[in-house]
Amino acid sequence: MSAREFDLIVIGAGAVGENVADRAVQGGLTVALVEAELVGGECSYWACMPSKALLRAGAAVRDAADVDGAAQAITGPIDPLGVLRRRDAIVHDWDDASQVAWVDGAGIELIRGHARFTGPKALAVTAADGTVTELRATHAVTVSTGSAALLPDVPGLREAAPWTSRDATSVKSIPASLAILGGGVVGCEMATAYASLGCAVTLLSRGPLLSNLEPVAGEAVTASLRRLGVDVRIGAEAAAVQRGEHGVVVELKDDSTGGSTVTADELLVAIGRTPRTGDLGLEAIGLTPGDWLTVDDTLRVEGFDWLYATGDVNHRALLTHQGKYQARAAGDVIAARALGRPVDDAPWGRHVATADAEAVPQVTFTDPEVASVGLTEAAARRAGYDIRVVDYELGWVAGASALADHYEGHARAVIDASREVLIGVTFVGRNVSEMLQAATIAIVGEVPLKRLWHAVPAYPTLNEVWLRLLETDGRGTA
Ligand SMILES: Cc1cc2nc3c(=O)[nH]c(=O)nc-3n(C[C@H](O)[C@H](O)[C@H](O)COP(=O)(O)OP(=O)(O)OC[C@H]3O[C@@H](n4cnc5c(N)ncnc54)[C@H](O)[C@@H]3O)c2cc1C
Ligand SMILES: NC(=O)c1ccc[n+]([C@@H]2O[C@H](COP(=O)([O-])OP(=O)(O)OC[C@H]3O[C@@H](n4cnc5c(N)ncnc54)[C@H](O)[C@@H]3O)[C@@H](O)[C@H]2O)c1
Repeated sequence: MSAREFDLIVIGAGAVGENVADRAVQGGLTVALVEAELVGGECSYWACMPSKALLRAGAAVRDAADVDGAAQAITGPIDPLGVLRRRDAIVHDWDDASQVAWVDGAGIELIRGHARFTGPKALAVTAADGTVTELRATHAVTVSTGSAALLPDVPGLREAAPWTSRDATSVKSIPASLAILGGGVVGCEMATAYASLGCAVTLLSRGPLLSNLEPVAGEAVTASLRRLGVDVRIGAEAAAVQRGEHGVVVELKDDSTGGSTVTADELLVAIGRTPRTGDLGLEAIGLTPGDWLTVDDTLRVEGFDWLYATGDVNHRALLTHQGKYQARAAGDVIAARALGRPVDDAPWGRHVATADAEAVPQVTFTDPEVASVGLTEAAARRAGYDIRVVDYELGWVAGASALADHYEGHARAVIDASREVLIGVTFVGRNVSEMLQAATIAIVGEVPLKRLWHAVPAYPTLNEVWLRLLETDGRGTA
């Protein structure tokens, strides 16, 4: 049987793969999009969307509880069944029909099945019924296969059938107790969600929580998780795991953390991600199965002129919005190269993902939220920048006192002193997520601080902290 030919084959129809395919079709190419599971990928069904659905009710209730008058309207606990019902609606009951309709409407050919390379630009796709379709790309192949939860090599862990983020986000009933291994973004968000839903949560973290962010973020989240009733144990490492009659027992390496074992109905492992490249036939094109795919700024895999990798699988920034940004550049540059059009690959050009290195925005939907973009103080110092760091308490601005009765929060700006521009901003506090785009624009636009003084924040909003940060930094007398 001869192979079906397309200009571009995209492996993986997550948010990222969908966008690569869409841009390439718009650029004039024929595109096949291969998907083994649900069109829409991790973000839509097992990650961003269901996790935010599980978090929202707790955030809404806490917002109301901090406003005298509104607080009195809260007359009972959160209803977990209602929360799960809303989560089910948000993930369309794990049915991808609406996304498939979008793919069809965009002029992309969807091929369902598991793709494996059989050679350069050649793939075999095995469908659920075992049927194999051979595909050949005339110009390029893009790998957008995402990432999966990483399991550490802890004795007994795999046999104990721990939860990964997929189980935590697709849960059908809230367990009475949950232990979480890992104090990163997934660990902290899920601890917040499950504690809000009435579950007794123990969060086991090797180091401080949210250690990739400004320390003030992890400190605030640790304190607030403890207020929510979460047993947060910093410096806790799992030595062994066992599932027994009373649930999962985690033996800790050191009992100085408050007890040598933790027992819970379920154990969620959230210690990072591994690339989904283990069963992709990478050996057929000279790459190593299980590796991340390292790319240049046009998202082309190092050492290839036809192979691209976008989204989690290239390990540049494991976030949906950043993967979709890469996808727009990749889809456009693949079409430009295929059709002999000019390539704009200078920094900040149309065909590169420059912001991956300079300005990655992220919101951690804990309570308080953490909204961050660019470099932390520590990262900027490591990178050798000459910096000034400016801090301000968010609770001191008028907008905060209008928003809540006891608002607590923090803002930090990292300034590149040689250029007098921002290179990092972090906000910690309720409702700070919507403030992040202004910071991203200031960094990407390299807006001079002296011009930022003219960006007047509306009164009384939380954004007034922008003015306070500038005042704290000082305007000078010149
Ligand atoms: C719990 C959790 C919460 C998160 N929350 C957020 C958030 O709030 N905001 C945010 O920006 N990011 C969040 N993320 C990260 C976000 O989910 C990922 O960055 C994003 O899903 C990556 O998209 P992707 O398209 O690269 O990969 P995926 O969404 O994983 O898509 C890859 C697709 O490829 C398919 N596939 C894999 N191998 C093959 C193959 N061989 N053949 C055919 N198909 C294949 C898979 O079935 C999948 O559909 C969260 C992650 C987790 C785990
Ligand atoms: N709101 C969001 O944007 C959001 C939400 C969830 C996930 N995500 C993305 O998903 C990715 C994965 O999240 P994550 O929380 O799994 O990873 P993470 O990298 O954020 O955190 C993992 C944590 O586990 C710790 N750890 C690593 N190995 C360990 C071990 N063997 N034992 C104990 N602890 C160990 C790390 O030190 C780290 O603190 C993140 O990179 C993030 O970008 C984003």
